[in-house]
Amino acid sequence: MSNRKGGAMSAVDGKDAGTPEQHTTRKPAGVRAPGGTHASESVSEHVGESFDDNAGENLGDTVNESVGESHGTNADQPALPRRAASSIQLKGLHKRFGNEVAALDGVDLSIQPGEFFTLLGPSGCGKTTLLRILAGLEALDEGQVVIGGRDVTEVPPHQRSVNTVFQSYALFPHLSVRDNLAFGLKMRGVAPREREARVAEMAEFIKLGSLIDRRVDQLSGGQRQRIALARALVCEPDVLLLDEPLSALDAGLRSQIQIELLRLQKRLGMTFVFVTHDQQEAMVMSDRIAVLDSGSLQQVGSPREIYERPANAFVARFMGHANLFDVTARDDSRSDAIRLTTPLGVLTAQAPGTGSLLLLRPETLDLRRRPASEFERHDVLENHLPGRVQERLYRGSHAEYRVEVAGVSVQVVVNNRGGQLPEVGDQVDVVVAAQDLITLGE
Ligand SMILES: Nc1ncnc2c1ncn2[C@@H]1O[C@H](COP(=O)(O)OP(=O)(O)OP(=O)(O)O)[C@@H](O)[C@H]1O
Repeated sequence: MSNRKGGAMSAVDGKDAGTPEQHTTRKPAGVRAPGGTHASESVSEHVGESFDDNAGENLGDTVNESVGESHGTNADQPALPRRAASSIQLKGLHKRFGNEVAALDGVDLSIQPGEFFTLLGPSGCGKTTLLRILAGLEALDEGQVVIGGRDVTEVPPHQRSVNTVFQSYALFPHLSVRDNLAFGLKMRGVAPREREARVAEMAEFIKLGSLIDRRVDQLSGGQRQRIALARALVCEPDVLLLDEPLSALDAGLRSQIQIELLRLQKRLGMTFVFVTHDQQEAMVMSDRIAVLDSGSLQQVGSPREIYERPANAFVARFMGHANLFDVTARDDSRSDAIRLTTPLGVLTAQAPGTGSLLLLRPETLDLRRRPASEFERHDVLENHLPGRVQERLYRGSHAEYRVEVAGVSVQVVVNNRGGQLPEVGDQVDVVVAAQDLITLGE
């Protein structure tokens, strides 16, 4: 699989680098670009501290506080002029490899201009195939791809204004940073003087200006990742496709570069289509997420919609820990609440939906220790489920519990606020808030 992904190197380096027509229409310095961006302004001016070597120190900012509109605004960094971004429409995509199971089985998607849009799903669900179809690297059996209002279904990769950052980075290890960055521009016929200026600007932007003449195989993993990203951006595509671009990085560097990448995307206002199988990464980065399974879209929505209102059991389980129970009966006779009969007992819910599966996220549950004298007082309090702690995993900031309720195991996450935490063997009530109860389809 990785070979296949890495094997697309020539596409990103050469054919995928944009059209000859595009560079003849590039604005000379000083001309205002369509999106309001001044073409003479350097990218590094646009993105400010992004890719600062000390960026890790700023990670106390939550992403929600520090990036674009859908994630809130950052008061310290004024909004920058945006590029004209492209929308993407995918209609009825079908792709089958040989007689095997369909890699894509009727996918319809609409991606807004300037969105950070993530394709998320387990291994083999079709994420990379979808990305390769967008790049023009894979032919469709059926369907239509429209980018920036233009039907590109039959358009070859080098004539699409998209560029791809691959998992393997697909860099030339024996070439310098300068030559790696210049490659795509050269293939597009950009004149040497302009090429040099753009490469130097981009190297400064990624804070690797001092290493511009160093060979790529003499750089660290994080530096290579930045070069791969810079090489895709230097060609100024309308859409950037990113295929698990952070997966080779260790956890610390990965979360640092996640935030840098997100800040960069918000400042450029460019449409990013990002592939990952990491749920946390998808939730941190994305404006919207499409969850795929076996070539079919399961749900498209904001991270909160996907996590808190999953469309079905697959999405609920895939996005995080999920207690799922059958609802065997429901009573709508009370005007203020609905009563659901489940294997845990009867629970009162406010607006649970109409599905037949009850979802309880572990962190929405609470535990109350039940004094021995009260243990027989089952069901006295609404939505208090008596149980016994089977297992506790202490994790510092929180503890993860398994509690047996009516012979069924329930996962509960309790924040550690410094008070007493129930221990294995304790009698407890699992407390369920009526507004947190939702039901799903199978
Ligand atoms: N060139 C190919 N020839 C045959 N089958 C393929 C080819 N490319 C992909 N497939 C199959 O199509 C399905 C989707 O593959 P795809 O690479 O798109 O999945 P993915 O979600 O990106 O997986 P991963 O996260 O493991 O990269 C898989 O069953 C895969 O084996």
